[in-house]
Amino acid sequence: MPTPNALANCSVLLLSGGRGQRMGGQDKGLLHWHGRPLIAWLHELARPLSDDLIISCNRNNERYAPYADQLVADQEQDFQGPLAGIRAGMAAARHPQMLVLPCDAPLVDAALLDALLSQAGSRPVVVRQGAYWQPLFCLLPTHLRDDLERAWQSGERSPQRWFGRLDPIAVDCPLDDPRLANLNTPEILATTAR
Ligand SMILES: Nc1nc2c(ncn2[C@@H]2O[C@H](COP(=O)(O)OP(=O)(O)OP(=O)(O)O)[C@@H](O)[C@H]2O)c(=O)[nH]1
Ligand SMILES: [Mg+2]
Repeated sequence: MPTPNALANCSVLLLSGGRGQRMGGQDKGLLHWHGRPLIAWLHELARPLSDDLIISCNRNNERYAPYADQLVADQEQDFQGPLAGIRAGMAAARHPQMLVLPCDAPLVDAALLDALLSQAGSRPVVVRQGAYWQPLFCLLPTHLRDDLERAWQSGERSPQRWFGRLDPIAVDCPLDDPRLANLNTPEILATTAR
């Protein structure tokens, strides 16, 4: 069951600031999947959870704006990776917890988000499949922004290495969990069912 009260305190960061190289350089969040831009599916999922829906994007701001309460851009403009978006989101988030999701995973469902949110506390909560962390599906306490800033300034660019030091709590999912499908290429985008 969704727990709206627990979620009222949560910011949401949708990561859509990548280069989209495997999509031929297209802005992945704006690509259509089953009739709507990918970002619209994530927006629909996340909208009921938060009054602070943040989108990390580095272009096409006017097209993302209708799906967000705030837009953030990476400080550097050379696509340093998703940790850059998490860093910008952490700096802007208005609540003590920030749920992070990538724009290209439209099959994530409310039950998975609930599983992350139900463990909210002082440590990161991160999806894990078998032995593999899925660092872009996570819940981060925003008090970690200073820790993240220090890590970033010392050259860290890997979300997994960053939170790996912070004793993350795992939300375990099966290796073949369809909810975690990442639509990274035109072929996968075209052939993935709803
Ligand atoms: N803010 C920000 N987000 C990024 C960056 N690189 C990747 N992301 C996001 O992180 C998530 C996972 O990245 P990928 O699936 O590799 O997406 P991508 O980098 O756009 O695609 P490729 O260029 O094909 O690797 C996606 O939601 C991206 O939008 C970046 O440099 N900045
Ligand atoms: Mg990438």
